Amino acid sequence: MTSVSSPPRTIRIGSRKSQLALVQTYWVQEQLQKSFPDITFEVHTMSTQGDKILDVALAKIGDKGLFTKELELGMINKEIDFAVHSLKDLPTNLPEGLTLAAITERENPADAVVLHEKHKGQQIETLPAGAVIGTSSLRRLAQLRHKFPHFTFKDVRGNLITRMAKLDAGEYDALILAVAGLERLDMSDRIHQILPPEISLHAVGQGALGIECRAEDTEVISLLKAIEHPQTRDRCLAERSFLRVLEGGCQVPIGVNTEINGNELTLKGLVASVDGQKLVKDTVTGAAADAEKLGAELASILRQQGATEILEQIFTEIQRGS
Ligand SMILES: NCc1[nH]cc(CCC(=O)O)c1CC(=O)O
Repeated sequence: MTSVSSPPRTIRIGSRKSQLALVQTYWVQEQLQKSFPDITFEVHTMSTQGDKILDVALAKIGDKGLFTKELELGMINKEIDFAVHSLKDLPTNLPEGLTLAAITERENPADAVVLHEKHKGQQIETLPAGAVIGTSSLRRLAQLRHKFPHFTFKDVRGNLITRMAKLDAGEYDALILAVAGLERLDMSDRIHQILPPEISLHAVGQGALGIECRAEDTEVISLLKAIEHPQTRDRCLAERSFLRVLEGGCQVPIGVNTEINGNELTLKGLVASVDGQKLVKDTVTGAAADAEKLGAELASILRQQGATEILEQIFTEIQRGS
């Protein structure tokens, strides 16, 4: 007699190879292994385009899917079953056949200031005019230029460890990095200041992990639901809907902040010009269950306030290669 139950499945998890990506993926693997001890979860690493092109400013190459494409192909070709991403690196429109199956509990989503040791005890507000601030994000650049026009801003690429080494070598006076990445890599002792929403609204999805899999793989989807964090999901769905309707990738100056109180979700959003001169900002509140509707609503409010013109100007500049 043959057994009717199929043998326990081995699930293959895809991950980038950076230290941060691996910490995140091993965390997901561990959570799933605890919930499903009879299933085997294996980690498979892949290099993405974003890991290979390190000498060109992100804003110039455009980064839609830069850190996710190879993993997505791996899922479509069934080399891997799901992929763990920093949610902020995952484009708002996914390839046909793939789905965002789960969003895990968010770390602090804010941006952090990491100062060179010669500025110990200072804050971004007290750095001298001309101080060199390292960031590769147009969102951080625009907001900080708006508040601190007297600083010099310089692109910084490479993974977190490489960036820290460049700061320590004296190439920058300060770096602006995600709190979440520093915490996950055990470098929170390097954080001098956490930027409040009045100075920097964070990226869509920052601090959360997004897990993507094949849309028809109901078995994997139901496993992944076990590690979903509903409040983070609602907040991030509102943020992603806001970004999707504005049709910006991660490399346009769009920032957000969300809060949940009971069943109510508040979403703050901002669109700025790269030079920090123009900036529109507003807030919407509504039922958390209507997260995506709220995001779309805020996007149209900001469009009425001039976001469309700001975004069009950025796209023209990027096409011209300036
Ligand atoms: N684009 C790079 C990236 N993608 C995710 C993180 C940090 C972790 C997170 O936001 O979840 C970072 C580094 C940074 O912005 O400092």
